[in-house]
Amino acid sequence: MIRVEGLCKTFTSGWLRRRRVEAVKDVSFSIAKGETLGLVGESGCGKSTLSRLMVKLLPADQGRIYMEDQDITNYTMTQMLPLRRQMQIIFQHPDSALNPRQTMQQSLIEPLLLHRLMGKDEALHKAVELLELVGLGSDMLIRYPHQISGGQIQRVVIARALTLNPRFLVLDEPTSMLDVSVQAQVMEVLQQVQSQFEMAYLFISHDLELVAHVCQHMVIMHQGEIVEQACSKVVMEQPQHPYTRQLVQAFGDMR
Ligand SMILES: Nc1ncnc2c1ncn2[C@@H]1O[C@H](COP(=O)(O)OP(=O)(O)OP(=O)(O)O)[C@@H](O)[C@H]1O
Repeated sequence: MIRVEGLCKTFTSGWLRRRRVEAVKDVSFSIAKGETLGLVGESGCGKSTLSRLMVKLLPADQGRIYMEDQDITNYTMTQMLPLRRQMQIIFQHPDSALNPRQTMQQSLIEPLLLHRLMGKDEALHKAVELLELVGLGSDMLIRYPHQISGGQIQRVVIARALTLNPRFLVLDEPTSMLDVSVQAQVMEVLQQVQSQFEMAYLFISHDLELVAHVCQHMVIMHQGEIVEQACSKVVMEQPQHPYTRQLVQAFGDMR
């Protein structure tokens, strides 16, 4: 479904742009249809930069991005338009994900109207259908973000991402701001919609246990590089790289 080869991104800043941060260094992997790939690594290792490169919110310095075998690396904004709908990101902060001045109805139908995919009545119908899919009722439609819980907001955010029938979803710590029981419900919703629509997920998290539980494969990132990528079970049972061993050991100590 989506494949990256040799992706690199360096940020420069400061006096004469002399400060350089190699945020992503020569990263390659692929995610199949219906697969969830876990991306694990400490804060600042380059996870968000990598995901932004993949959906082309940031230009890569080097490397290639393929979406269903189409090389989209050098696509222009216009060429990206139809693909934008197919690649969505769900961020970790439910509170800032929705416009506080919009009701759930407005938030849900907006993408459909903006992309001129359907008229208002049909969009409203689709919004109710999607709310049902994520386990919420149509009573949500008239509420504003401050009138619903964090877990409910995250479900609306998922429903909103689904309005455009994406094929690839980046889940950037989607449950880290939620308490454990709500986290489990949101993960269940994500797994359910994935199996229904066969989407590919890139699941970004610090939580090795959660990643091992929900992802068939994982990649471990350290200082911009992928130091290990394998089946989650193999990573947990036979970590190869010293950094991965350290992570698995820390996870074992916490239990
Ligand atoms: N726009 C930017 N300009 C300069 N440096 C940046 C920029 N964006 C990210 N960086 C740097 O690139 C590195 C990787 O950042 P990134 O946000 O991708 O890490 P992360 O793994 O997602 O961290 P976290 O888990 O805390 O979100 C960091 O050193 C960060 O400071």
